[in-house]
Amino acid sequence: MIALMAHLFRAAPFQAALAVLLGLASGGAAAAMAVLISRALQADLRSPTLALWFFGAAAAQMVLRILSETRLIALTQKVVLDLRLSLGQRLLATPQLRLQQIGRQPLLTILTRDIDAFAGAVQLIPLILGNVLLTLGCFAYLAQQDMGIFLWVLASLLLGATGFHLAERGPLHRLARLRGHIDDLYIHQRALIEGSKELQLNHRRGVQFLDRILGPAASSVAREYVGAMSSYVWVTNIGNSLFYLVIGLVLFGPTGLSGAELLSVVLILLYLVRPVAEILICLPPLRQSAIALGRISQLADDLPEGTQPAPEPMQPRVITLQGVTHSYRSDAEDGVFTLGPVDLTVRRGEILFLLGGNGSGKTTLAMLLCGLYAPDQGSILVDGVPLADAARPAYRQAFSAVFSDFHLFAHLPGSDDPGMRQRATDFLHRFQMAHKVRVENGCLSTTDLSTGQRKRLALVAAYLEDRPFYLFDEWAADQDPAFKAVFYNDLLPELRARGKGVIVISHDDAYFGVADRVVKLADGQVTGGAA
Ligand SMILES: Nc1ncnc2c1ncn2[C@@H]1O[C@H](COP(=O)(O)OP(=O)(O)OP(=O)(O)O)[C@@H](O)[C@H]1O
Repeated sequence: MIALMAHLFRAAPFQAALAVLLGLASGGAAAAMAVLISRALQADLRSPTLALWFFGAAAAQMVLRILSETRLIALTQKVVLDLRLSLGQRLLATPQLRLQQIGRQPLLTILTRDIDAFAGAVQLIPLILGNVLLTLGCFAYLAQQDMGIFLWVLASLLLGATGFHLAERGPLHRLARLRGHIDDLYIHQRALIEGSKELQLNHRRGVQFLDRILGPAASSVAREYVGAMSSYVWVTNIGNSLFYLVIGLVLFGPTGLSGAELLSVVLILLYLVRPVAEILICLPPLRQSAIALGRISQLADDLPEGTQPAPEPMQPRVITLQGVTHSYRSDAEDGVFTLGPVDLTVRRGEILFLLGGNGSGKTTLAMLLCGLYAPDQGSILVDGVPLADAARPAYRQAFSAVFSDFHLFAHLPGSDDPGMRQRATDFLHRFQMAHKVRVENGCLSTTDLSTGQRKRLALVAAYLEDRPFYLFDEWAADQDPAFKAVFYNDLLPELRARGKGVIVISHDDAYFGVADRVVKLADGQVTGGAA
């Protein structure tokens, strides 16, 4: 809980302090009510003034608790909003290779499940603080009533807290393991959704997937959850029972208290049962949220600071790769793939085709060319000047690309520009998509289309970006023959005529003649045409 509160105080110190103070004050009002009830039970003290104080304390407790909880809801959502945006900025600034290493699903799990777990548990803070103060208030009153009983109760409570701390070690480890299993489970659940076509076509495979992959992962999650939560059920219920044990000992033990004094003390102890139970019930979600916060912080530490100001786009004319190499360091693969060393020049106003068999390194070279990967060795010269690492984000702005694993955003680039809608509509007509899609408020009216149609829309978005260099990674592979011809014979030459540098990864040998230069790759080595 301390880690959660520290996070809140760092993010919004004033609002966090206010919410905490209101939570504490509501606990104080609840403690005052306990004292007033106890006094009222001593008949000679009952009076209209006491009644007024009691109703006043009840109203104050309610108002303070509402204020504290509503403030904390708003504060939590502000903190979560800032967290989501700052992680978003960091992700945008993170090198592609690092993102690939972390993996899409673990990233998604942190951004969704962990952030929600954190937000959910933070809401419990005023409840816990209020109950802690209520407990302390009641204890003070108890000490004033009978110091011996107070010391007795305090000793039992310390004993219970120590026992709880020791007994909690097991479930805490299980909760940490549970979070690890959740990563695996989500990966398999995603495969189930994304591979549903394949699994439905092959029923046996679908059943095997459930039995051998998803089932064991889900069982591990269930096992750890049951183990952890059952332990907490034991621990919290034993903690609660300890209270009744203390009450029993006070009631039936040789305390020497009069009937009225005994009633007042037992009443205070009974009054404490609810807050203590509430504190204990809040512990599992608090522990889970501390694990979630650990994951979030670890990710934030792992990723670079996001850059706020947009980098000023470069406008290079000639890009030269000098002795550039790139190797993938992957445990999953048997042999490490190395591209290069590659020497290659790309100029504006020319069409360059990158050819090569599957796995020869075309996409890797394209990623290096457009600055999404940094070279391991060698350098990239921009108009003859070596590209520094710090300038890579600005360098990337010189490229517009449609990758083979492209993502089609419904939101079009340049939507702030008043002329954009007309330009986008013109492109939709040119790419024969106007009968299917409209542009509304800077967005495409739909993206639920065929693969080839979606690729045409990705091309529209690339055209709208209007960058000096264009990269198309097997763009034409899903197009019908008529539109393939439009792409190679009309669109590419038109880009060249507009002074754009065009890099095309292609297997369409019928159109190799369109290229000004053809660069061939085999096994990561340039085998021809790189001048
Ligand atoms: N993220 C990655 N991690 C590890 N190895 C990778 C990664 N991406 C590609 N590789 C390896 O690098 C090699 C070249 O891959 P690349 O995608 O550049 O080939 P390609 O020529 O574009 O192939 P294709 O025509 O099939 O698209 C392959 O052997 C592949 O296994």
